[in-house]
Amino acid sequence: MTDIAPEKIFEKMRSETPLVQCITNYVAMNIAANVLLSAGASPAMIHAEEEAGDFAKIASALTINIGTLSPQWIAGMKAAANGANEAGTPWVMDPVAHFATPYRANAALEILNLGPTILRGNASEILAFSGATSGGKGVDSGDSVEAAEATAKTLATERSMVVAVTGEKDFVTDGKRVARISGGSPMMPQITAMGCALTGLVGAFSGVHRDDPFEATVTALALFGVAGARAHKSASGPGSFSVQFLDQLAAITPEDLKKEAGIELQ
Ligand SMILES: Nc1ncnc2c1ncn2[C@@H]1O[C@H](COP(=O)(O)OP(=O)(O)O)[C@@H](O)[C@H]1O
Ligand SMILES: Cc1ncsc1CCOP(=O)(O)O
Ligand SMILES: [Mg+2]
Repeated sequence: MTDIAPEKIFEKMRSETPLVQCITNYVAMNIAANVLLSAGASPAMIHAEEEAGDFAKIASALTINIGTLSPQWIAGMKAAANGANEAGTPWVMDPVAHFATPYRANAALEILNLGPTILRGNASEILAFSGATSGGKGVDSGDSVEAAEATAKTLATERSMVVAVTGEKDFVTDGKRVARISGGSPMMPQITAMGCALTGLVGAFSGVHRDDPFEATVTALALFGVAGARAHKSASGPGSFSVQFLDQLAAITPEDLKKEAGIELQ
């Protein structure tokens, strides 16, 4: 791939309003749903084991975020992933703080072994999959994106999935192609669940651009970057940033994305 047309993928996402099943944590549910609605997708927070697999079969995409775990949640996540795999629904995994406890690490590995289409995490989360000690502090990253790039490439190649490492400048790979996405704001890590909401948005794009989850992921990250950079200009702190960010997500047009996206392909 020498080029990418994020504006076309964005236009398609807005016109199709994909139904995105989000299994996410208690902290993220509201912001993730609002991010999806502002961007033009249709979120549904469906996680009970009894229905998660059936819903994954009718959804455009599924996202699984392990932020607030308990045995019931894990059962729902596995049922959803199995349903998605059966129906060919793309799904995104967000391994929140999986390195922090053995319980969490084991659950993350079991879900990873079900074969997500895309893995999206912060640098410490991706790095920790190599077995290296990460500098992460709970859900917050303590490592640079660069430090996790090699692990991302290995994971992408060995598991045939797209891996996105987010931070100051995001990194995306499918093992062959590489993209770096700039934009955003240093205020973003000061607002809880921004990464979780981004995982939902990656789901939305992967649901409408099924032939190329790498391009879908790059487009989602680029849109987040543009909305973050725009919100930064008018925000006076994390509180007003959150509000501005949603407004910007809704205001950005495909043409704006084409002009302002900070995508470098390699
Ligand atoms: N220092 C930064 N400057 C600009 N954007 C950032 C910065 N840190 C994080 N982001 C952006 O915030 C979003 C969430 O990423 P991240 O903070 O890595 O995830 P998480 O919330 O899961 O830890 C991404 O869009 C990322 O590009
Ligand atoms: C604070 C917190 N605790 C458990 S999940 C969660 C939200 C994490 O959000 P993000 O990974 O987007 O920073
Ligand atoms: Mg996170």
